[in-house]
Amino acid sequence: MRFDVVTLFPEMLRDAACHGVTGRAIENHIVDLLLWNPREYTHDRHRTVDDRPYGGGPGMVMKVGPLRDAIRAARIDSPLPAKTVYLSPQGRVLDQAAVARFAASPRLILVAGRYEGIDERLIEAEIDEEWSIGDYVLSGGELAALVLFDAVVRLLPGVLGHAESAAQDSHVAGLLDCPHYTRPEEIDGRKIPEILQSGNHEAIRRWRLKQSLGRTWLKRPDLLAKVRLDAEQAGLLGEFQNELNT
Ligand SMILES: CN(C)c1ccccc1CNc1ccc(C(N)=O)cn1
Repeated sequence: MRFDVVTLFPEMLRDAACHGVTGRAIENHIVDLLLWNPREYTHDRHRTVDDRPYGGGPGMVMKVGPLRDAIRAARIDSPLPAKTVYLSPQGRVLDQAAVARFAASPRLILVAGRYEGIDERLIEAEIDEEWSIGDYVLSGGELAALVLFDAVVRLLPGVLGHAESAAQDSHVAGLLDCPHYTRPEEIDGRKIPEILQSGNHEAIRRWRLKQSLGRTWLKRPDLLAKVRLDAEQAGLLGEFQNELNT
């Protein structure tokens, strides 16, 4: 899969993506990350990338020429069909389903805005989809682009090792994760749940599923409402709820 990111701060993307799971995916050529800086498409002495807003008011807007030329340079650089995505607070809020959909596309061109954003006519002419990583305002779209990049790359075949992808499969889609424990057995007098040392792997699987269901019910009932529970899951959630009232 190929990612092109149009950004005034390419090193932000490069330096963040090159670590861990995403860094390995790039090294193994499972994903390509190419960066396009509008500043390389300026023609004035000061390499201007911002411009004043019509209608006045505070702040600047990304200058049309360099941004448009960078987006077009990225697009023509590969024949791979691409979706062009603009990261902004005005976009549809990202969730795992949307991430999975993006992971199915051969190429994404991500446009990271700075200043107060980009000219609306460029959104109309050059952007296919506008997405947000959440209802909060950042100084630029780069962190949003990185969030999307990381979430998508993890889903690509071959990126997560066998153990990691098995771990991912063990989660019931849409539920919160169960608690995790490792050495030492006791921390400040706090011990680990005995079941985890029982060696009874079926009982451990059920315990973990019960914890995921219970925690989702307690912390994110909105997520639970979206999940169809099978008989076992419904039973385990019931047990969790009853134990709380004891
Ligand atoms: C400067 N701003 C506000 C801006 C305005 C318009 C576009 C991009 C930006 C860059 N900032 C962003 C980008 C994305 C998100 C998000 N929630 O995905 C939050 N902030």
